[in-house]
Amino acid sequence: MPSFAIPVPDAAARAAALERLDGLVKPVGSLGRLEELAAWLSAAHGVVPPRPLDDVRVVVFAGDHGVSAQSAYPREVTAAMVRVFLAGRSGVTVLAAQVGAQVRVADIAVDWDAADVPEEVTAHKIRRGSGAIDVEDALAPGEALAAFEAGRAIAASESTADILIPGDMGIGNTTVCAAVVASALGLPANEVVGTGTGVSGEALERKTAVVAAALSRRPVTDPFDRLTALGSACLAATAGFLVEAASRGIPVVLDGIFSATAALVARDIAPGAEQWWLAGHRSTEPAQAFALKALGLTPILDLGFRLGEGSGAVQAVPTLRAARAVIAEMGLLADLG
Ligand SMILES: Cc1cc2ncn([C@H]3O[C@H](COP(=O)(O)O)[C@@H](O)[C@H]3O)c2cc1C
Ligand SMILES: O=C(O)c1cccnc1
Repeated sequence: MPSFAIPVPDAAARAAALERLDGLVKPVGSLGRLEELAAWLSAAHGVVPPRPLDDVRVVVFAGDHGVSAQSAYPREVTAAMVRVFLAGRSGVTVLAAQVGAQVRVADIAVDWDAADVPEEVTAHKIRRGSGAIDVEDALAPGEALAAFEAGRAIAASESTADILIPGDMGIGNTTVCAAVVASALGLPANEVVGTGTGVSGEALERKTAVVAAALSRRPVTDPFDRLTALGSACLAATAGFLVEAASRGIPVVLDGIFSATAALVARDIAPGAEQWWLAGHRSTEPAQAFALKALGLTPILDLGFRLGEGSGAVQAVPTLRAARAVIAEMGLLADLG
């Protein structure tokens, strides 16, 4: 397994931020979580106040999953949505436009004929779709590492961003995430499986049975083997993206179940990387809650989002900018005289 040197956020900048926050014209601690976020950003940027968060970029990792039958929507939606992202009409692109964030789509494993899709979208393609994890491995030997490296290269090419956000598009991906989180944390299928795009009743029971079958199919030996057995190419690429961002000290805002699952695997590959990540929002998926708890991350927002794409993380950006404004612009009690 490759190893990574993960830098540590600046403790002196954090201490200076906390001291300044206590001296602002307000009762100590009265801006709650915003104060914590201001200190976190100061430590991440190594300076008080932290830099303005002008350059926010979302990368949507798109790919198909062999368990797409466990979704409430057909597999073809993945490819169709890539076109919607490019047209700027998806949930995440509309929300991103509101906060001035850029959105880029990376086709890692979409199962389609991508002939008329721009080269920058398909440049990191690993394969088409992935194995049905209840009966076979998701990936062939070597593909998890290749996809991980593709994700690292994508983060490297976005390294001037102030904040990076991983997004996802892939019908069936909540089934894969449930399996990966259950495997990583030793949880039973019925505790991690959620409704995804909206399955209920017998369909939810089938989805749970698929995850249980995937978990008992064969043991996994390490995080890359977990991606190979139970994951997908875009999950591996997202994990690589997160590790590379952390190794460059670029703050990341995680989104819903997909990015939290990738983060759990990325942390197991590169311990300490989680210090560079914030949880943008709480999704309704139980696997996301388990993954964030294991990572020690508390969601910034709780708006009942269950979309993915990076949408919840994008929606947290105004809150981060507010945290930065407070520490940069509020007056000091000491100046009141
Ligand atoms: C139109 C549409 C747009 C989406 N955008 C994100 N997802 C989200 O839903 C999917 C995961 O849920 P499941 O595991 O139940 O398929 C992923 O594609 C995820 O990105 C969407 C799903 C649909 C249908
Ligand atoms: O919360 C999420 O991230 C989510 C939930 C359902 C489907 N896709 C994503």
